[in-house]
Amino acid sequence: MRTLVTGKQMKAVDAHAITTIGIPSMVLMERAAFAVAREVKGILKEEAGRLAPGASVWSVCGTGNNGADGIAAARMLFLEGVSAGVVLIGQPEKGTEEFLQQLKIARNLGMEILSREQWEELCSQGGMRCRVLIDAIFGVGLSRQVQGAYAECIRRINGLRQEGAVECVAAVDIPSGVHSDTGQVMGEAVSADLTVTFGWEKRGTVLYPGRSLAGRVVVENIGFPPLDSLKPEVRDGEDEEEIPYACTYGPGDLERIPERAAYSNKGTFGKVLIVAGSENMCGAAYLSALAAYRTGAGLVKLLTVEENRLILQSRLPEAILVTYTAGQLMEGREEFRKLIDEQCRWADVVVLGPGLGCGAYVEYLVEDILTMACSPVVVDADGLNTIAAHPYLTSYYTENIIITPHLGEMARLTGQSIPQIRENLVETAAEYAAHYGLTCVLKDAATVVASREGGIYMNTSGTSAMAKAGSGDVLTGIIAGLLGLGMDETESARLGVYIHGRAGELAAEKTGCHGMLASDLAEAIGSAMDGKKAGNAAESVWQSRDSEEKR
Ligand SMILES: NC(=O)C1=CN([C@@H]2O[C@H](COP(=O)(O)OP(=O)(O)OC[C@H]3O[C@@H](n4cnc5c(N)ncnc54)[C@H](O)[C@@H]3O)[C@@H](O)[C@H]2O)[C@H](O)CC1
Ligand SMILES: [K+]
Repeated sequence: MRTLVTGKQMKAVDAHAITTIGIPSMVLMERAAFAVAREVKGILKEEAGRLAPGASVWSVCGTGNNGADGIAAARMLFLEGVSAGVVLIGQPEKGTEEFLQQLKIARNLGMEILSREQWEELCSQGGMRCRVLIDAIFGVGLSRQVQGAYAECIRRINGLRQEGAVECVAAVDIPSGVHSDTGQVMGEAVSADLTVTFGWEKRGTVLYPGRSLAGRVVVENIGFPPLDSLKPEVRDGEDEEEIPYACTYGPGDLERIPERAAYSNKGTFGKVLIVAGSENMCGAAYLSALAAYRTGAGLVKLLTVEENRLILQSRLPEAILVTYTAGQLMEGREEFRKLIDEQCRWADVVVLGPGLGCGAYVEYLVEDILTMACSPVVVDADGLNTIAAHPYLTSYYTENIIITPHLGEMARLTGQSIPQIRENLVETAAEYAAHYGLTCVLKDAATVVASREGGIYMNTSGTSAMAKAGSGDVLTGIIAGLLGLGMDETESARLGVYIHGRAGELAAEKTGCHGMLASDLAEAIGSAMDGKKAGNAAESVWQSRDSEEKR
């Protein structure tokens, strides 16, 4: 498990380390700068291991402590014989104490230091070429939209990178212009190849678009005290509310999956009832059921329309089938409630929604399941659309419900627009989960899981190959499978999302990024759950020098 922090949390750790613990600010900064210089040297190194001749580095620095880190890193490279210079953006005289100190050291050493105007001139004459550009304009101190000269400078950096005048952009802590909490671009943002971040990964480099802009992320422990020695961050407002540290999972977290005990039978691993499928959507029911079985569920029963009998029995004979007709449901409600009651009593886990469609009878089905299920219920797709269309159904929400909306479904549930939700992914999921006391899996390229007690998980596995019909149905099946193995709602949701992404990575290795189908994804679940056998593409992106898994 890796911890993810907000900008405010990181600044609180900085302040705590410096003022309460007494670690001098410049000591932390030297360690931060050393890590940046080390990574830059790694890029500059020829295969033979020597520094490339004429290797040049420009460090573009703001006047805060991020800029101070940038000056210090350039100085370390300069002292090792690299031709490294500094560009100053903003008014240096207004810089922080540390910035002024770092600038003085660079000046005393006779380093080349350009003002923004001088740099612009150099750029416009085409004289600005370098192997590595260090982006140290803003770090976690970015507090408003980037405008004017700062925005121009960021556009210039991106232009130089695009045209090949700069081979590699290395961001200090976070790409300048990326919001450290939401990953949103604050007007303009640097597009980096590498980000060297300090202490813990920032939420903004896990959430998109910040995640794409950060490139490879290296996490460096620069000597901060542990997070649990700090008071949690408190949200400003009338009701003071603690903001939890978020987390993400890696391969080590697969150990959370319960052992498959030798002395067991199919009942040991959960009976999953999948209420899914309609006349024109039978695939959703199939994929969910297949995924639940592939995750390890002992018994899967499909409750679906009679029209799907033949196809489901031939595609997945391992599943038990109970069918109904729309007419039976509309006309004989009491009779149908008995059937639902019986099925709910049988089930250890219920999945409600994939491919149910929006027929009039679906409202009754959703109401009956929500009122009668006595086990965890994973509500997805048309289950959620039905709840959005009939808001009284939210009154049946209970603490063992997991909802798995994508952005469109979440928009329908909350009445917010998709862009609003996308910009506030974590808050939207967290508020819904807290308000209704359930687990919310808000699906996006970086899925967020908000637990009813306030915990936040952000997913870092997965691939764009998964952006295809049926992927969501597989996820509901995985989560249901994990619930069947006995995991609680939070763990099933978090680990389910992680395994789903990992299965996508593995399946895409075989089929290629464009050709993968949701059924390929479901078939890869077994390997994805096996940490020892499966490789992990995501891990090569998050290369932690001192990760919490090792700590
Ligand atoms: N010892 C330490 O403190 C360490 C800090 N580290 C690095 O420091 C940054 C955080 O530094 P900080 O000075 O707090 O903020 P920034 O440098 O990120 O911000 C600079 C400055 O800019 C102003 N500002 C904010 N938004 C805008 C804007 N849109 N336009 C113009 N100006 C803006 C803001 O007021 C700030 O004053 C952290 O990321 C680390 O890189 C190291 O961790 C070492 C220890
Ligand atoms: K930066």
